[in-house]
Amino acid sequence: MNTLETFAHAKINLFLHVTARRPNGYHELDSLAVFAAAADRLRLVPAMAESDGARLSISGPFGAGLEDGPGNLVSRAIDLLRNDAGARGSRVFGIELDKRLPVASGIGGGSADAAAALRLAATAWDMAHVDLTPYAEKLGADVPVCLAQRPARMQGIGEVLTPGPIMPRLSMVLANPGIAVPTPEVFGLWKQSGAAFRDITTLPAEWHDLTSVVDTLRHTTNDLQSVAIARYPMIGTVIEALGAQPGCALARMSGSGATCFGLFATRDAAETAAFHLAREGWWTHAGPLYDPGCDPS
Ligand SMILES: C[C@](O)(CO)[C@H](O)COP(=O)(O)OP(=O)(O)OC[C@H]1O[C@@H](n2ccc(N)nc2=O)[C@H](O)[C@@H]1O
Ligand SMILES: Nc1ncnc2c1ncn2[C@@H]1O[C@H](COP(=O)(O)OP(=O)(O)OP(=O)(O)O)[C@@H](O)[C@H]1O
Repeated sequence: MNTLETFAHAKINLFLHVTARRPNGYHELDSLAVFAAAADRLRLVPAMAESDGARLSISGPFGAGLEDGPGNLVSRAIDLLRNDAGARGSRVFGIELDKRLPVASGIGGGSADAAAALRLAATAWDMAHVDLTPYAEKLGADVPVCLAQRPARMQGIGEVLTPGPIMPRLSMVLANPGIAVPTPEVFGLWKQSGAAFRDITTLPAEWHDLTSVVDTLRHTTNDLQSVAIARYPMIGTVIEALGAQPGCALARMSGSGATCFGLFATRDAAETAAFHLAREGWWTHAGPLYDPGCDPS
C-alpha cells in the first residue's frame, strides 16, 4: 500500500431554499452546491502495526481544538467502511489531516473530510468499485455531495443529487469572521421564524458568463441567511463588506454560515477583495471554482 493523498474542497451553496420539513426534524432543501479551490488535505500513510491503524493526526491553521478521536468525521467514515471491508480492512494506515478550512462554518469542511476519507480508505482496501453513497448518507446531509465535488443540485435533505448547470469561468472570494455557527441552531431559528416553504426553482442547463449566473441567482436566496444574521450580526457585516468590493457581482452566505462568498468576473478583482477583507482579521480565500477534471489526486 502506497501513501495516498486527496483534497477535501469547500462546498458553497450558491442558493439554499427550504422546501419542507420531515417528521424526523430534518429540512428538505433545494440548493445548488459548487466547490471552491480552498481545501483540506488528507494523506493516507501505511502503518506497520495494528496499534498504528487508522490513527488520525491533525495539523494546519484550523486543526487546534478539533478532536482526533473516534468522533472525528474522518475516523467515523473509516470505521463505517471498515465494517464492510472484510479481511481487507485489516490493512492498517494512519491519516494525516491538514485542516485549512474553518470549522463549523457553512462550507462543509467536516463533510468534505469524511467524503475524502471514504475515497482514500476505499482505494486502500481495494473497494474502488463500491458505491460510497450509502456510507456518505449515514455520516451527514452534506457528505454525499462532497464525494464527487462537482457542481450539483441538492434536494431531499441533501442526498438527492443531480448535475448542476455547467458553470462559466468565474472567481470566488470566501470570507469567514471566525465565528463557529452550529448548523442545528440555524435550522432551529429558521423553523421558529415561521417562514414559508419554497417551491422548487428552475435552473438553466448552462450559464455562459457571470452576468447570467447572477441574473438567475438574484431570483434565489439563502433562506437561512436572515435568521443567521439576526443571531450573529457579524455575518451581515461580512456580506456588506464583500458586496462593497470592486467587481463583486453577488455576495451571500453559504450553508448555515458564517462563511460568505462573493462572485467576481476576474481573478485580479477577487484577489484584491480578499486582500482587503483579510485586514479585518477574517479568514479569506480567492480563487476559481474547483474543477475535478484538473485534480492530480
Ligand atoms: C446547511 C447545509 O450545509 C447545506 O448544504 C446542510 O444542509 C447541512 O448539512 P450537515 O452539516 O452535513 O448536516 P447534518 O450533520 O446531517 O445535520 C446537522 C443538523 O442540521 C439540521 N439539518 C441538516 C440538514 C438538513 N437538510 N436539515 C436539517 O434540519 C438537523 O437539525 C441536523 O441534526
Ligand atoms: N474533520 C472535521 N472537520 C471539521 N469538523 C469536524 C470534523 N470532524 C468532526 N467535526 C465536527 O463537525 C461539526 C461540523 O463541522 P463542519 O466544519 O463540517 O461544519 P459546517 O461547515 O457548518 O458544515 P455544513 O456546511 O455541512 O453545515 C463541527 O462542530 C466539528 O466539531
